Amino acid sequence: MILSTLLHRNPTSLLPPRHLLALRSFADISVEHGRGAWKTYGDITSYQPGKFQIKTFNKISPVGLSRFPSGQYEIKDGESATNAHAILLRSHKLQEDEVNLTVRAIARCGAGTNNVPVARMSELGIPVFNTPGANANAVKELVICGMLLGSRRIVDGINHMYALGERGEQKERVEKDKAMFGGRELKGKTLAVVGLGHIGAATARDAEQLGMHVMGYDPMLSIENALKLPRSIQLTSGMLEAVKNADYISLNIPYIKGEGGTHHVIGEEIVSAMKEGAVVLNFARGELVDSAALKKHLDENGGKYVSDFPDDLLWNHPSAILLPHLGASTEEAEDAAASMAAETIRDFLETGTIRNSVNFPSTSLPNRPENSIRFTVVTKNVPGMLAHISEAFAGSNLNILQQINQSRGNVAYNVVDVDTSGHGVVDFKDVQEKITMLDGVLSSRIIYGVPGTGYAKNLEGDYFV
Ligand SMILES: NC(=O)C1=CN([C@@H]2O[C@H](COP(=O)(O)OP(=O)(O)OC[C@H]3O[C@@H](n4cnc5c(N)ncnc54)[C@H](O)[C@@H]3O)[C@@H](O)[C@H]2O)C=CC1
Ligand SMILES: O=C(O)C(=O)COP(=O)(O)O
Repeated sequence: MILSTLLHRNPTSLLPPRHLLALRSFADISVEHGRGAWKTYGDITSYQPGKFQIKTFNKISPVGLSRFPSGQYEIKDGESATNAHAILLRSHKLQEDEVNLTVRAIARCGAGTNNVPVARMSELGIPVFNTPGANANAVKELVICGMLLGSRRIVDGINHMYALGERGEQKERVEKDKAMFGGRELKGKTLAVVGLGHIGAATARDAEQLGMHVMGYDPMLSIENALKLPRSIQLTSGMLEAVKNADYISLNIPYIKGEGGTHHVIGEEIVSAMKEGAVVLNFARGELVDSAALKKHLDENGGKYVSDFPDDLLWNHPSAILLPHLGASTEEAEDAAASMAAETIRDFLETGTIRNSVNFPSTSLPNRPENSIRFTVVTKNVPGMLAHISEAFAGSNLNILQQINQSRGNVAYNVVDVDTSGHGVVDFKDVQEKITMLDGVLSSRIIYGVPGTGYAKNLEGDYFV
């Protein structure tokens, strides 16, 4: 019956004949929880029993991917991974139709998750992870570089040397022409850091070492990051106060759409308060800056805009220095971000642990006791869910050994270890279906050591395993 429901959703008429064959032979296998293979209904032809399939987008560091043991994981790129259990990506703008029904988790190898439809993933019960701090040093170094690029006319000087070289005049003119490219020093100047997270705090620290006076603004400053700030930093309670006397302004905040978000936070009000000649460093996201307002400021008051994001208005402005999105493109950052993402996904798939999620609550239980099976259940964050889940176990005469329930926003996450003594697999299969089909439950998993198996979803009243 389950198979026919799924065939209904995945019409076989869409599959070429050889796929039909594979489907038929697979359907002949008698499958039950805890015994051998588990049914899966992505593209049956790309399903490898006994393995988790990881779908990747973008260039993901092989060092990170090597954290997935090949005996339990297969890695496939976007197009070919039609049966994915998890997605690993960088800046790829993820569309909902790229998230197969089989997907249990998504990890962004990096910081910003504005390229992932996070709110929709929460509705679907899918945790989205990122890798806090893994690429922060790379970005911080480029911000420091950006301050120098905005101070010393390095780019103009390089272009000039090319032009001289082409005319064979470089030796004759190199000393005379240097007067055209004078600059200023960072020492003694004021840097305003907007957003004192992993990148902002590190930038503030290094700027102090360079002899700069540092102002900082972050209304949600964490204790962890506060401890990393330089002693001399002057914190402000508003962005305007931080930027108005600054010679350099570094944006290190996430891009968040919608009301209360950060779209165009650097708009008319902030820009018109900026000092003449101020250098704006945007290694965060292009959408944070209102380019029209900034262009007006650059035209009238000088200064520079240095960024690693494209800009339709400023891309050829004489005061803009725009680079490809290179902030995190170092070997070290790519390795660290992909490794952290891989470990986070493994932990989630193999034990149900949640850390570094941007939409799910941090959750971990001690190791599963002997003779137990682990259930994880994702529900809407509404009253009574925990009681209904516990009742379902009690109703099947299953004893809970340990459990945890955490919530965040609209989602609640439960991890429950259940005693297996004296029970057969059918008990677990039945209770999973009962729990998954409770009103308010989004998905469930049974984690018992067989990769790729044990997942079920409540698709608005349809049971999907
Ligand atoms: N250019 C590149 O290649 C990269 C860009 N990024 C961008 O940089 C951003 C920051 O990265 P991390 O420092 O690693 O993140 P993080 O999460 O450690 O820090 C962000 C900080 O911004 C603060 N914040 C949020 N909204 C704010 C607001 N309106 N005003 C002031 N502070 C605010 C938060 O409280 C937090 O402390 C990312 O969200 C991403 O957009 C990150 C990595 C690479
Ligand atoms: O981590 C981030 O937020 C970044 O912007 C880095 O992007 P990337 O992984 O280099 O495409």
